[in-house]
Amino acid sequence: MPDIVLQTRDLVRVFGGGRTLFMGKKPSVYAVRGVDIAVRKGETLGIVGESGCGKSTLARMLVGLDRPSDGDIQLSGAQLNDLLSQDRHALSRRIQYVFQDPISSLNPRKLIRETLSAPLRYLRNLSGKALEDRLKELMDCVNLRPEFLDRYPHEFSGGQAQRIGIARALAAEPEIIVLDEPVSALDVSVQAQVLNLLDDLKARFGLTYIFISHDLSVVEAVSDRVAVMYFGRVVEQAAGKALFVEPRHPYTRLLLDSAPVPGKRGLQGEEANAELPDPMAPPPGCAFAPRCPYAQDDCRKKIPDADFGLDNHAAACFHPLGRMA
Ligand SMILES: Nc1ncnc2c1ncn2[C@@H]1O[C@H](COP(=O)(O)OP(=O)(O)OP(=O)(O)O)[C@@H](O)[C@H]1O
Repeated sequence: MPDIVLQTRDLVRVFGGGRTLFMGKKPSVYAVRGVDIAVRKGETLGIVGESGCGKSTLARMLVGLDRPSDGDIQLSGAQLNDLLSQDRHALSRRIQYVFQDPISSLNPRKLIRETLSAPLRYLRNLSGKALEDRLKELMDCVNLRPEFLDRYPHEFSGGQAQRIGIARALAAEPEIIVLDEPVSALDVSVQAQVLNLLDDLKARFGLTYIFISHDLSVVEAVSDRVAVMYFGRVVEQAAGKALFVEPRHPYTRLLLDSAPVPGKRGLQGEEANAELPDPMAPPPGCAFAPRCPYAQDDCRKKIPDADFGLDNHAAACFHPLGRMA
């Protein structure tokens, strides 16, 4: 499909494995286990799930910071692996990453000017006055004064540092930005400012976002489509608000029900402490079965799948909600 700018097929990432020096087996951790996602040009795909469900591992593979163990990633029809092996810069000009922790993602010894100049120099071949002009333009894009170019990261608040992180991503002039929990480390009032800024930039530069968060209310506010991840897999996907209005996967229902106050959606109380399965010994059936009030025998034996077409509302569940009656 022509408007698909990113697509993954059966993406898997296993950490560890292999043999120890004494021929013992090293344990394997299955972080991502067969993820298919597709992203249209200009949309925001929200990816939501609890800590440890594989969101960051997926995000890192999408931008080439980590290599899949299996499966593939295509960017506008080109294999990400091919782009990586030909020219890392070509990949960086297409897709960029914004990190969760804004201050620690910036080099503490470098002035902001140096941090932002590197992508302009190496990815966009700018130098001299053109580079200087672009630096000021980037600061203006993220609503920071140009004097801030000559400061160090520790002189910034979290919100300002995240604006710099966003400016660094914009410097490459990418088509796609992967935002990995971009506002989770910020105060609620600052979160709204950064989310508004991201929204403006998306419209202004025709960007495509993959927005990763554990916070359902943030994902609901920013996404055109949403994928819910659980234990390394996508378990539900839907366009618009469908997933929030009528969730089909019992896990999504649980996430929504654990939302006592606006802005605080997510697992709370007892559920927050309920354990994910052991990633070194995945259960044979549905990974959510041990926590699922509707689980039956088939759920403990086979892994449910779903047709996650672009605009389908689908859940990988043998007994999806809404069809129970
Ligand atoms: N380098 C690694 N080596 C071994 N295991 C890893 C590594 N990176 C991640 N994992 C494991 O993979 C699983 C998924 O981790 P990941 O960080 O992708 O989840 P997440 O949903 O982003 O969680 P969080 O929001 O807490 O970062 C976890 O069980 C984690 O312990």
